[in-house]
Amino acid sequence: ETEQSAETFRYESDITRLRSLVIHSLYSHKDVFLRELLSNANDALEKLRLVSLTDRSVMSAGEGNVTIEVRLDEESGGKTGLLVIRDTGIGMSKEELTKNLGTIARSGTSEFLKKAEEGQGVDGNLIGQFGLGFYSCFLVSPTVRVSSLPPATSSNPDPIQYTFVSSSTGDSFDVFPDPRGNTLGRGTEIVLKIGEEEKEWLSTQRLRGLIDKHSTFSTTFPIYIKERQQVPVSAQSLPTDDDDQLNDDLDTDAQSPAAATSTVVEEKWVRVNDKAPIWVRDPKDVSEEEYKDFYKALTKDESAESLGWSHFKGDTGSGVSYKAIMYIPAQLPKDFWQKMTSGINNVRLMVKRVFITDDLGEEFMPRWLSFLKVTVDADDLPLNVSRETLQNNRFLAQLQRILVRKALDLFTKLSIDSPEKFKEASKLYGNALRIGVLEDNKDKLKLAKLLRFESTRSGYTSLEEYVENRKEGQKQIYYIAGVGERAEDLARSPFVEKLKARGYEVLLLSLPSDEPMMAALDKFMGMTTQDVSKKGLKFGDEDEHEAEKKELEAQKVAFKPLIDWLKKDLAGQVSDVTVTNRLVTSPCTIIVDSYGWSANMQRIMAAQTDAQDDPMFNMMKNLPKVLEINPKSPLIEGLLDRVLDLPQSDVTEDEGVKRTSEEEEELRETVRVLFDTALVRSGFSVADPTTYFERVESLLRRAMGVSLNAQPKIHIRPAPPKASEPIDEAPDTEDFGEDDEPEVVLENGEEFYKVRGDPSEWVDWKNIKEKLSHDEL
Ligand SMILES: Nc1ncnc2c1ncn2[C@@H]1O[C@H](COP(=O)(O)OP(=O)(O)OP(=O)(O)O)[C@@H](O)[C@H]1O
Repeated sequence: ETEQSAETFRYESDITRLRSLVIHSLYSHKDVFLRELLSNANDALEKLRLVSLTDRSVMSAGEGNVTIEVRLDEESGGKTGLLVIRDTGIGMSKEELTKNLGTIARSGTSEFLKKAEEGQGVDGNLIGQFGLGFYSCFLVSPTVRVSSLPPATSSNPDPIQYTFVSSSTGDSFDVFPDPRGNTLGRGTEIVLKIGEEEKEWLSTQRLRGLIDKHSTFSTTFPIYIKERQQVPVSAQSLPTDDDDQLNDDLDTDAQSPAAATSTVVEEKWVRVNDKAPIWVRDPKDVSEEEYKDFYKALTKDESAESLGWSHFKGDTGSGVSYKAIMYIPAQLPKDFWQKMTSGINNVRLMVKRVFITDDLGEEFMPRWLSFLKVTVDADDLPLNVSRETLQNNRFLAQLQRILVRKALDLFTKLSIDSPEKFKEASKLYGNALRIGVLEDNKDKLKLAKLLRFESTRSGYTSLEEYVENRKEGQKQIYYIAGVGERAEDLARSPFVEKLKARGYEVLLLSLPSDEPMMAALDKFMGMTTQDVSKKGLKFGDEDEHEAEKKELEAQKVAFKPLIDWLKKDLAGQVSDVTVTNRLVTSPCTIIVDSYGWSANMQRIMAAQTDAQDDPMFNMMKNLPKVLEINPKSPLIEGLLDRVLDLPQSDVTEDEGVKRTSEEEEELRETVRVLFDTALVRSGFSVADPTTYFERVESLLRRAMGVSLNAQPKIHIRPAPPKASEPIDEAPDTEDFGEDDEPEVVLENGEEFYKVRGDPSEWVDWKNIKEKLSHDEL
């Protein structure tokens, strides 16, 4: 079919690979070709509409539409034929035909192909996310012809119709001026050659069924299909043989009531996608299946599922009424949250069913809700709104508020109606919702109700449940945070031990956003949030326990000598030393001020690049810590005794130098180790690990009665002098000495390995094998 003037181009190698991948992996899903072609036609029509906004002359040639025509090959008795799909969209110039259909501009194609070819996930999912595009027509057709004509514009007033021809095999394609001339008026025509084994695609009924399934949402432009009907004829109304023009009266019945004596085959354009798109329909009339299909169409992924959806309509308050559908995806691409900053176009804005834009700007949806897939159709906006005019429009700001509110409602409803799905949503979006609490002050209480946590009482609890389970007098929501730590490890923290022992519930938080979120939340249902590793922890029943209070007061007095000694010794490292009753078995712990950073927060902040040079970071990191000692701990009692026993070695002024006794030096070392250990147990890091380990060694030496000054008897043998010989680059030969090589001997048909020369040490390999478990082997 090619012309003399045809130019032959080689496909980019990725295309040949993609094409054969598509053909091989979607063998049993051939019908996707129609959806892909319709989706391309829809895109072309939408692009044209956008161009026509700036270039008034462009849209003049009538409404945009898609037509589908089957041309049976009479010679084959109708078993083979052509399937012709046309759109009146933006079309392609010669260069665009060559570039768009012959190369892949998409990034990541090669990696995708490699993965897919290695057989990793050539499932609908991977392919669906990638998009099959145009090449899916080779699923049903051995050769494809594409003719296209862009609209006349001021920069291209006399466009020429070009044709692209390619077969499903082979690595080249031809492009040439269409020998028929400019027959299309505008747009693209795709002609698929359908063989006998694919003849189902020549059935208009089959095609209509498919379109019904996909196109109510994949395009809002009308799709017409040419139907052949037996109609009675009267002399006056012979059917016209007007192939290339649509019937003028598409919606009126073309049948003539005149008395008919014979029938004739009449071809007639029939609109197929006349059902309103699902978002403008009444939710009562939309089936669950339709919602699920719509989601697949939106994501262009056959296997895509959502956790829930909400279909609503309303008025923005500035007089714009709208209808919308919002989905919570059940899966996200792995790099979704990383890609978020580069903008995710998850909100499609339509006006009166016409697509306007899916790029409302990064700021439109708050980033913590950017995963929602939303379609909004506004009734009362002018069709020619552009993104710029929209941004100055009150409508968008109002719409944003509405979408956020609806999203919270949707999550709340999900938590009540489908707890299992909500659990999945919590896993996927828990971090996002926590960021919502941080960023959205207005909605933070509503959002907080949606959060789920692990705690010392339950593996999955909400704040409302927490409040319900509070103890008498308890006014604080206790939590401990440790990014990436397991809940059971957090539960063993010294900060948690007393609370747990007394039966209070502590939330065990492990997400990076948890701690800042709790701090931002501050209050929930009348209770304040309290980091148990910080100052300010109250059990709430202290007042009732006069005895406990009195005891603590007494302990403060009794331990004063130790406290004073510690304050002096640890000056610069802690701002205060206090007696605490928050501990059970731990001798001491280190807390930070309520406004300081917890150990967890310090780790989060330290992980940020450049944190070490940040003066704010260093200031927060070095905010004073408080050492809390447990008066009930035998170790602390022991320390107190030691301090009381210290000889009064304090200097006399004129000596000028402080002399410390041997005992005091030892005590000091012990306290340093205790302090560093407490730092680690409280989640901080030790400032100087080497010194820490030296101190531990001193302690161990003392415990074992080894002299502190004893040096290891090590003779350091220096390395030989610098080599002067050239290096021997001869290939390595495996040269086992005879002694190294295990010797195998056969005895009574059993294999024995001779391990060393001595036969008494021979090992019965088989016996050993039987004794060892599989794992050990
Ligand atoms: N009917 C058409 N009218 C105008 N241009 C088209 C048409 N069909 C395809 N194209 C052009 O060819 C390009 C390649 O199409 P293809 O279907 O392979 O990928 P895509 O549509 O960009 O991606 P995807 O199918 O994953 O959405 C399109 O981006 C578009 O520019």
